[in-house]
Amino acid sequence: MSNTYLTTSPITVLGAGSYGTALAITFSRNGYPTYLWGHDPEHCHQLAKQRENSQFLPHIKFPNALHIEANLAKAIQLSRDLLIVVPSHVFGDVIQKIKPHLTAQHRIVWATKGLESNTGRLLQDVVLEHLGDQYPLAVLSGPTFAKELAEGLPTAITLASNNQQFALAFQARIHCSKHFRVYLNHDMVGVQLGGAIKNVIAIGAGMSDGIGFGANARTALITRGIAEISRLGLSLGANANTFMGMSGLGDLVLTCTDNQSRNRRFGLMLGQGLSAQTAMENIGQVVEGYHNTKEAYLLAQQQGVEMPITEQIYQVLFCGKNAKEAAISLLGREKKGE
Ligand SMILES: NC(=O)c1ccc[n+]([C@@H]2O[C@H](COP(=O)([O-])OP(=O)(O)OC[C@H]3O[C@@H](n4cnc5c(N)ncnc54)[C@H](O)[C@@H]3O)[C@@H](O)[C@H]2O)c1
Ligand SMILES: O=P(O)(O)OC[C@H](O)CO
Repeated sequence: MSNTYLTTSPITVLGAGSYGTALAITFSRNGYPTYLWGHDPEHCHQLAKQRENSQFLPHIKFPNALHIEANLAKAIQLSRDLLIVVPSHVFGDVIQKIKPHLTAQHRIVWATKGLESNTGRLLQDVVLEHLGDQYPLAVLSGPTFAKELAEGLPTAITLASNNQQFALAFQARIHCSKHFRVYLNHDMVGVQLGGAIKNVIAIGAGMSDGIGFGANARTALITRGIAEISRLGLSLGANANTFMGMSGLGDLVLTCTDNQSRNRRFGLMLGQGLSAQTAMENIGQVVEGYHNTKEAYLLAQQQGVEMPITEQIYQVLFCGKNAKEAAISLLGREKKGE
């Protein structure tokens, strides 16, 4: 890596969906040369030609500092800092694909929210298995809808890292006091879990609204939702305070209450009686909670942690229970202390 490009400090974003594109727009707007790689060469060609992501973020033009790079090896070579923003079910594949192109200087961040498909492992464990512990790692997570971020509306987020020097350096690079506040946290486990499990609870909040329940029920789900996310987190060594921050309660409230959320909209459709398959097709984008409910449920069982909301959503998605029956099961639970 030459000195020239270390001083120009580019960032490479791997994943050209709505969120990868929004983050790439944000960084390039701050003046950093930013390279955006997508796995579909035809889509990359279109992005470069139109200078916007018309599929996911129509009418938001790319800043001049944003460059599209369809060649993965080149995209990795161009920057020391790599930000992975792909859906969780392909995260492990992407990590394996980047591995042969990494050098000792690379630093890896991900903004993917989820658990590994089938195993339910945290994504940091997937990275450590495939890449070892030689790279500084960080996770970026919090209440951030891609469209608002891309439009430059004020947004705050959490960055958690296993390497304090990297955390400070990356925070300094991406924090922009005008519209993108980046808070540091040391708790990688808690930050990852909050981002993954809030998607499952948001499906529940959507279902509740889809059935026709009101604000009281939605708020109860959010409040009991953060309780069950925290219980799971504590069992895995997370810090309780993390769940009261951006990547915990912040993201949970955002995702459970606003129809920009795909997880919430997916739940709304289930509550209105649509099948999971039809609801997924209607959304037409990644619904992380759908991919992660089984994993969250199994992880809870493995840890011996009670997660009644997650369990009911699991029953609806994978055991043929309907949303109303699931709500009745939740309401009919034995009375207990808060
Ligand atoms: N969209 C948001 O507002 C938002 C906000 C915060 C976090 N996230 C998280 O970001 C991650 C990505 O979500 P998104 O919203 O950008 O998804 P999206 O549905 O907008 O796009 C998914 C992208 O993944 C790409 N993809 C599919 N298979 C791939 C593969 N094998 N290799 C590489 N890329 C592949 C697709 O081409 C598509 O570009 C998710 O974990 C999501 O939870 C999204
Ligand atoms: O659209 P969702 O439900 O995937 O939510 C997007 C982000 O995770 C919100 O922070």
